[in-house]
Amino acid sequence: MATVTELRDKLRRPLAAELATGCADRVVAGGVERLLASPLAGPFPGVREALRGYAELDAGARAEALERALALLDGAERKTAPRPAARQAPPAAAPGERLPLDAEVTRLDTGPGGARKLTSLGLHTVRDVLHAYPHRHEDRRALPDLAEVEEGQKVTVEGTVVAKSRRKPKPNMLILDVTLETPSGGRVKASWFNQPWVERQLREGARLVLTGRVKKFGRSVQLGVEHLETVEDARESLSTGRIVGVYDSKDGISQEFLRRSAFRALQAAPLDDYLPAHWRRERGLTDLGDALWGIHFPGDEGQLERGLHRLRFDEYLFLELRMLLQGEDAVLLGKRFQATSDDIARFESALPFSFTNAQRRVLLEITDDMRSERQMARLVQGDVGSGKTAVAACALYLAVRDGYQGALMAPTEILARQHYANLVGYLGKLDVRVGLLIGAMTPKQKLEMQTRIAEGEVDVVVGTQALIQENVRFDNLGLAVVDEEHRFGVMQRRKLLAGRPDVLVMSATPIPRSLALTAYGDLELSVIDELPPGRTPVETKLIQDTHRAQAYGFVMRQIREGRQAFVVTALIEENENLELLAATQLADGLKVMLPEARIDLLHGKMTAAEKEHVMDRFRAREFDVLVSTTVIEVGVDVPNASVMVIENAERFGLSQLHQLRGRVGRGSAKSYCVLVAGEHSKKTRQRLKIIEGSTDGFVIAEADLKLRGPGEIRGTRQSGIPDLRLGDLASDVEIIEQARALAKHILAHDPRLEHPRLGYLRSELQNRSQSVAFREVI
Ligand SMILES: Nc1ncnc2c1ncn2[C@@H]1O[C@H](COP(=O)(O)OP(=O)(O)OP(=O)(O)O)[C@@H](O)[C@H]1O
Repeated sequence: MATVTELRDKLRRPLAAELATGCADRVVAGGVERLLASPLAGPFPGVREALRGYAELDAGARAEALERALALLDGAERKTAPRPAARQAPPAAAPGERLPLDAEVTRLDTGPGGARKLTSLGLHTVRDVLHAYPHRHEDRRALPDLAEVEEGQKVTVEGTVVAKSRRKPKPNMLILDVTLETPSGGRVKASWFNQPWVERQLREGARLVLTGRVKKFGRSVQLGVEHLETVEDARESLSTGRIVGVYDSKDGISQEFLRRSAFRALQAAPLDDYLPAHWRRERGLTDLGDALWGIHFPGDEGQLERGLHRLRFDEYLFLELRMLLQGEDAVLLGKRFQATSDDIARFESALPFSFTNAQRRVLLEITDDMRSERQMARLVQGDVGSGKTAVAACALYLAVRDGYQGALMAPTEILARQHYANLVGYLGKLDVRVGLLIGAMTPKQKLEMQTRIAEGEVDVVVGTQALIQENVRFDNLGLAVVDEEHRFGVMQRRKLLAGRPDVLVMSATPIPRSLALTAYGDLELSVIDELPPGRTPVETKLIQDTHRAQAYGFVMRQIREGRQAFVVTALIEENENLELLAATQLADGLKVMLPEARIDLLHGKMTAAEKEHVMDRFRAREFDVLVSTTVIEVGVDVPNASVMVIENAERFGLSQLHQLRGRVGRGSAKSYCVLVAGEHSKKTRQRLKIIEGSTDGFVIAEADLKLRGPGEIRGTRQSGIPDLRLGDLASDVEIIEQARALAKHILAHDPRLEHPRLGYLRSELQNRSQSVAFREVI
C-alpha cells in the first residue's frame, strides 16, 4: 500500500511538469525511466507497460501515458485502502510536530515562501493562522442532480467527460469544450479559453469535479469553470468536494495555499479549550477544537454553525471581559472648554445652511461634554450624508476658539484629503488654520507640517494614521475627531489620546442603540437621526444584467444634463488582479457603449497619489464616469455625481451597498442608483429588493440579517466593527447577553482572573490582545 502511494506521488510530479510546460523535458523523462526501472515499480507491470518507451513519446502522449499509469495506481490503491468515510473529517495527514500557539509561522510546513506569504498577510504565529477565519464559505460538495440549478448560481458537479472538442476560431485563440455526464445522467457543458494546459485533464472518460457559475441556455446548463480537479485529486483536496472556506487574501496568495496553511495549523496546534467543560455545556457551546475545525473545514453545515456560534461567543466574551477590566479607570479628566453658544452661532452663521434639529441636539450633547472636566469619549452615529462632518467641524471650531488645537483622523488618504477640503471650506473663513498630514507627502513636507503642528502654527490638522505616529507632537491638542472608527483599533485611538484630548468618533455604521454599548462600551452615543432638508431619497432600481444597455442609456442622459456617474464593480474571487481586470474590461466596454462620455478608472492597485489625482479630476468634472472597484470609500463626497451603477450587486453585503449608494444624492439634484444583478436567483432578488425599497440604514441592516444564511459574507465587512470578526451586533443579541453575563459572573468572583482554573482563559485574553491577528481588538 505504501508503495502504491509512493509511486503515485513520484509520478505526479512529472505529470505536473508535463502539464505545466507542455513540452518534453529530458530531465523529467530520465527521472521517469529510472523510476520504472527501480524496485518501487517492480510490483506494477501494468504501470511499466503504460509507460513503456516514455522518453521517446511526444509531450501530449507522455501526459496521457502518465495519466493512464496514475489511474491504474489509483485503482490499486482503492482496492487495498479502506475508503475514507464520507467527507466528514478533513483528510488525514501524517502526524507532525506539535507546535505551541505562539510558534512562528516559519515552523508550519507550508512550502517554499509560505511563511513569507503568511506574514505579508499579517499572520505571524500559529494562533494568527488559526484565527484568520474564512470570511465566507462556499458549498463545493457535488450536487446530486442539476434539475434545480439557477442561472448565476455557483455549483460543483462531478461527472465523466463524454464529449470533447477543441476549436481555434483565431490563430491565437484556443477553445476547449467538454460535455460532462453526471452520475444521475444530467449533462453539463464547460469551456476553457486559451488554457491549453487543462486539455490533458479533459480526455474522454476522465472523471472530473468542476466548480463554476451556471449559465442556462434553455434546458442546457453551461458552467463558467473556476475550479477543476480530477475525481481522484478531489478526494484529498481541501478545495473541493466539501464546504470550503474563502479567506481574505491578496495578489499572489492563493486560496489553496491559505487552506493548506490553516489545515497545517489545525493539525499542529494544541486546541485545548480555555472554557471549562461545564460552562460550555450550560451554554450549548461546542469545544474549541470542533469549532476551529468547523470554521476552516466544516464536515457539514451543522459543524459550521456550531463553530461559528462558539467562536462568536468567545469574541463577545473577550470583548466584554476587556471592557469590564478597563472600566475601572473609565472616568478620566480631560480638557475643560468654554464652548460658548456665541461661538456655535458664529460657526453656524458662516455655513451656507442651518443645522438640522438632530445636528443641534447632538451639538448640545457634545458641548455638555466639552464643558465638563471629564474627558469626552463620544460616538456620533448618523446615516450617510446626515451631516456628521459639519457637526465635528463645529466642535473643532469650539476647541480652537478656546485656544486648543484639533485633529481629525480619517481611515484613508482620499478621505483625509476630502475632509481637509471640507474643513477648509467650513473653517477657513473663520480664520482657523487647517493643515494636512498624510503618508503621500514628501518627507520635507511632512517635517514642515510636523514642525508647524508642534509650534502651534496650525489649529486643526487632518490626517490618516500618520497623525498618531511617534514623531507628531501637538503643541496643545484639545479635541480629536476620529472618522469611521471601525477602521482603527482602539489602541490607535488611545495613542492619539496621549495628552488627554476630548475624543469624538464619527460612524455611519447602523447599530441599534442597545447594542452600541457592546461595540463601543467606553463611548457615549449621540445619533443624528435626520437628514438635511431638501434631500430627495436616492431612487434605486434593481435590474438584471441583460438590461444593462438601458441602464447605461440612462447614465448617458444624466451626463448630457451635466451630471456625473459612478460605476462600481465587485471584488471577484478575492483576487486584486482579477478585480482590476474586471474593472478595466468594464471601463473599456463602457467606452465603446458610451462613446460620448469621458470615462476614467480608479482601483486598489493605484498609489494613494494616483487615486487622489483621479478623484481630484473627477471632482473638477474633468471626466463624466468614474469606474471603480470598491476603493470608492465610505465618505467620498462628489455632490455633482447623481447616478451610481453597481455591477454584480449581489456580491456586496446590503450595508455595504447602502454605504456605496450614499455616494450619490449628496447634492440638490435628484439621484439614482442602479443595482445590476449578475445572478438571477430568487434569493438574490429578494435581498436586493431591500435596498431598492429603503434608504434607511437601520431598516436595511435589520432586513439583511433576517435573510442572511451561514455561507454569506459576515463579520467586519458587514458590521463594520473590527473587534468582531465573526460577530454581528445586530443579530447576536442573545449571544452577547450570554457572554456579558458570563464575563460579569467571572469577574464578580475573581476580579483579576487570578484563580488557577482560569489560567487558560487569562492567557488567551492576554495573547489575543498581543496577537497581530487580533490587533484591532485591543
Ligand atoms: N444641516 C444641513 N443642511 C444642508 N446641508 C447640510 C447640512 N449638514 C450637512 N450638509 C451637507 O450635506 C453633505 C453631507 O454632510 P456631511 O459630509 O457632514 O455628512 P456625513 O454624515 O459626514 O456624511 P458621510 O457619512 O457620508 O461621510 C455635505 O455636502 C454638507 O455640506
